[in-house]
Amino acid sequence: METQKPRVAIQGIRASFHEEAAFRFFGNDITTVECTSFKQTFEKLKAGEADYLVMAIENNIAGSILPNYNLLLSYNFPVVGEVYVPIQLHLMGLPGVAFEQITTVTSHPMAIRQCDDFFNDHPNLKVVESSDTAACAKRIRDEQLTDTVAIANNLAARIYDLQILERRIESNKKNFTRFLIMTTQENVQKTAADKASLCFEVRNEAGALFKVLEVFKEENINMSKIQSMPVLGKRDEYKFYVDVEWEAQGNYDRALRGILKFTHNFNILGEYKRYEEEESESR
Ligand SMILES: O=C(O)C(=O)Cc1ccccc1
Repeated sequence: METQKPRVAIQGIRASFHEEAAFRFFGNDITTVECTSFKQTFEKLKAGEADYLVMAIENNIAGSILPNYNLLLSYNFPVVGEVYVPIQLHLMGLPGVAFEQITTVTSHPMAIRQCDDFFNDHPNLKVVESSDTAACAKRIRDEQLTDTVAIANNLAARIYDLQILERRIESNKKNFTRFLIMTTQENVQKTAADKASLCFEVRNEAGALFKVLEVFKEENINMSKIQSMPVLGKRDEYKFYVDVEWEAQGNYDRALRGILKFTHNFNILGEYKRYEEEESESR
């Protein structure tokens, strides 16, 4: 029987945080398309081998993932949603391995950076960066490593048969990563949006960006994010990636018309529903 499950491309393998993000957005009934790079997720979408892709864009501790902004613009697939995932990190190894046996800790750089306190407490542990948290967990299982542990999530421990030696070793317990969901133009479904991701350039002169922000203010548009990126080959010129939120569609429509005259190379990367945090997470 033909499957109707959405095929979702992620950078990483099953049980990575990208898959967790995909589950949060689509539910658990998806087909995960494992990729070795962010670029490959876009290529899968382009080739029709995936229906959606999920891509981390920022973290409230590590900040923006800048190369992913370039991918957003160069492939031009519409953003159709966002999801925030709390990053809870556990130390895991082969069952039976004792903490004293461990010489090496392996994980994704973003996870490692979020465990500073743990590494300060254990300065003798060697740290090895890798492509994704789940792949680190899987490698320990596949190669039966008794001197190495991974930092990854609960699901990774479960599906790669590892034992958690220490729970929640992230330094900051309110650590979230924001992921964007993208699809092809044909897959976009018309839904009521209250958030948009925009990209534009302004003239390199006094007050140029201010004029845009003034329109947002006049139309009661909340700017939830602004990120500048250099325009390649043009010294001192920047493009701005901006996320905006609104309560009334009319405000957004008027704001778009209003800012057009102050911007160039204007792009709507996507209009979508902002992510609503589940009750239990906000406590
Ligand atoms: O390595 C993973 O599991 C990823 O999906 C990348 C990542 C790592 C840490 C926080 C958020 C995303």
